[in-house]
Amino acid sequence: MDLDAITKHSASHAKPDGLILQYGTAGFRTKADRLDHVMFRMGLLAVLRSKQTKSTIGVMVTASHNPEDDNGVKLVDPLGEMLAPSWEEHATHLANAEEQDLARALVAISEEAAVNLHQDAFVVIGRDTRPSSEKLSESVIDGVTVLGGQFHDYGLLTTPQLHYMVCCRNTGGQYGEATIDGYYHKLSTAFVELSKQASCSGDDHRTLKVDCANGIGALKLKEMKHYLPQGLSVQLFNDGTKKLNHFCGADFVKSHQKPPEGIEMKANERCCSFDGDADRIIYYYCDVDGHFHLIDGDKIATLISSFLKELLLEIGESLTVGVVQTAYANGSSTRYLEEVMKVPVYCTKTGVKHLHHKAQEFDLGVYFEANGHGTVLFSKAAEAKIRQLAKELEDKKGKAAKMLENVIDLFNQATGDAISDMLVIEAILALKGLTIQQWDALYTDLPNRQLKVKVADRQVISTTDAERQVVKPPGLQEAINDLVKKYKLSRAFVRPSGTEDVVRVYAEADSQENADSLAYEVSLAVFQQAGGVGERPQPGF
Ligand SMILES: CC(=O)N[C@H]1[C@@H](OP(=O)(O)O)O[C@H](CO)[C@@H](O)[C@@H]1O
Ligand SMILES: [Mg+2]
Repeated sequence: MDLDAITKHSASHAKPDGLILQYGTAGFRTKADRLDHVMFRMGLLAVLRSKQTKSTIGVMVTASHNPEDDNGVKLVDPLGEMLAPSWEEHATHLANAEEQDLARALVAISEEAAVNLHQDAFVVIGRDTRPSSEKLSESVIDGVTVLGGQFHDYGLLTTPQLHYMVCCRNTGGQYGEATIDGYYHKLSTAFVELSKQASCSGDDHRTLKVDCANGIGALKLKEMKHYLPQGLSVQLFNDGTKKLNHFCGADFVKSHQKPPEGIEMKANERCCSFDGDADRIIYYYCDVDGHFHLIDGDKIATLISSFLKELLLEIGESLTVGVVQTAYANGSSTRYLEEVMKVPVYCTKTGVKHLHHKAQEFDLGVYFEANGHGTVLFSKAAEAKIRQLAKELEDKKGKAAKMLENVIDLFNQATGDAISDMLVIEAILALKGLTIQQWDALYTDLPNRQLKVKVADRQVISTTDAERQVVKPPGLQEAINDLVKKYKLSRAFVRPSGTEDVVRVYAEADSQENADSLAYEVSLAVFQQAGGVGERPQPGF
């Protein structure tokens, strides 16, 4: 390591004095103008991680659903998964080292992680469409090069596309070709093959309106349209001509429980929204009375797992299927999955890395956050078995096995992917001849409300039991328990956000009014007992 060169380069990416940032649920995220030093340093760290794992490492510059002025960065590990937790700590240390300590911090990390500094390093970089992203990704490249790493800059990519590239490169192309054309080709081939099995493909099933959040998803879906069969007509809205994530996108639709701006919705039309970096998807429609119906990640998980179970039943294989959710999953979905569909359901902490990890325990692990981030993981053994059966079996069984094989290829198993999930869902709806209304009717969501509370230091709240119980500050959980008791079918929990400087409050109950009122009361308890700042929470929404 040429520490002098690093220190010299770092001076042009100087860290603002005293600024402390944390590698959170999805990497670093804050206002774009405070991130230059973090980008440079994540370039350095990616080189160390690449040397240590002897693999290609990814760096994605994005702040997903956050406002346009924010930005962020996260590292992608060798198989396309999120960075290992011990390296998240290294990332936090490195990002927060004062200028004069940077070289020392780098040496400490490479010693602690036993990095062979003579090993070659290769880093791939992607970025979203934010105005700040290009400059910030140049700072990442600066960090990579000063530590002697090689790199490939993919430029504009969705987050899941970057995860895909990393996975392809580290599996010697086995997962797919590490190019944008390779990605479109793999997904569209699987989609076409899967859709061929659909007997009914009436027009009503085949038009989909997509709100692209004015983000990278618009660009990439536009490119991909040329690869898709004519049978599926995808109409793009919020296609990047207006402000990113502004009154649109999956996060807006899910948290406000209303349609995005900039999309023309007629009664019963099937619509969906991507988020700003296209790793989440939410479906919805308005009925003839003008009522809005949200089909979130929980219902997506339900549709997908019931389809997978049917195919497994058809081929007569007893592979294990598990569904992984977080505490934000609607209570009705968990009940439906466990009691009606008889699939085991597990709850993990918020953040894809936790769900992904748990889902790896099953032959087929379905994981979705309620906000629409998720995918299905197939174990190596299950994948091999399915591919073998697809060759051997005939007739109905053979058809089911081939469909499962196509499903394996259609899912982005590196991470949740709005484009890939959209194609899976469209294929399933067509294959099963289901309308969006029939899908929606599988179960009825319990009314719920999510709120944010500002506190001086959100880390004063710590939780346990997959974030469903507060441990600290003392007394807060008891207060929540007392409030929950006042309502029917009720549940509430609070946790510090990993991406925003807020405490999140979630409540559900038998009516919207009760869910709203429980959420408000719990917010007030948080404000009073966990050091609330600014305006007190107010009732009414
Ligand atoms: C309630 C909620 O939706 N939380 C989101 C949000 O995390 P927080 O830690 O809650 O800020 O952003 C994460 C990254 O995109 C996503 O994984 C997660 O589900
Ligand atoms: Mg996202």
